[in-house]
Amino acid sequence: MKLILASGSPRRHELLTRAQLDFTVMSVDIDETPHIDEAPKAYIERMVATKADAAVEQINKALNEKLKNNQADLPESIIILTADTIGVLADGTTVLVKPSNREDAYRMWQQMSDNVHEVWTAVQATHVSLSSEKASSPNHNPVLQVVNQLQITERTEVTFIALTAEMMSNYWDSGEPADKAGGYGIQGLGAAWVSRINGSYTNVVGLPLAQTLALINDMQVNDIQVKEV
Ligand SMILES: Cc1cn([C@H]2C[C@H](O)[C@@H](COP(=O)(O)OP(=O)(O)OP(=O)(O)O)O2)c(=O)[nH]c1=O
Repeated sequence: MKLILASGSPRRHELLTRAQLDFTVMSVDIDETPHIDEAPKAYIERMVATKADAAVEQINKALNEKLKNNQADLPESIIILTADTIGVLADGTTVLVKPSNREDAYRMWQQMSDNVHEVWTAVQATHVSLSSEKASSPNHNPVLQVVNQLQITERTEVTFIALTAEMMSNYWDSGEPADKAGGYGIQGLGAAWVSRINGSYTNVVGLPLAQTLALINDMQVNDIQVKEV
């Protein structure tokens, strides 16, 4: 059994490494634009599912190449992990993704200043396995099929201090906010803006670690051993 983290986020790689699991990493590129009036739950569940579909498609392509070249070392079974993190304002409906530019970040931060918001991370575990019947067929396409998939969504409440224009300007100039949901990193300079959290810290950073390990266990795949530390 192979475990693949389908994420380009260095924070997620770092967090999963802490669980001492053997895994490989791949990146998937999908359109992350929310639909108009899309509710946070619908959006985040769509994102993790779309990332998983994109990962399965990429792995299938790579396996088809291997089959064409008669390479026999195909994994029989793979668990693919995908994740997505968003901010949700206190109104419960406004979704905060990565800021598209400085003005977009300011707009978000003004709503988060001296206020509580939530950070939601959804994680999907997708169990795919090699279909031997299809693998031996002449067109070799596709070779992987989804056996099982499970999703979780974890929510953490985050309270921000009151932000001044100077703080926002300095923070944007640091370069840290651009690739982060809600335009901040609690693990970096953004920590100075957080007066309180209620819930999982790793969830805010992008992967709720304890819950993700429980999700892998729930897939009931016996040969991925989540170590107890
Ligand atoms: C709120 C917050 C978010 N983030 C990050 C986690 C995610 O990487 C990012 C949200 O974007 P995502 O779309 O969830 O993830 P990503 O594009 O970085 O990676 P991929 O889709 O390939 O898995 O924001 C922090 O690093 N710290 C924080 O405090």
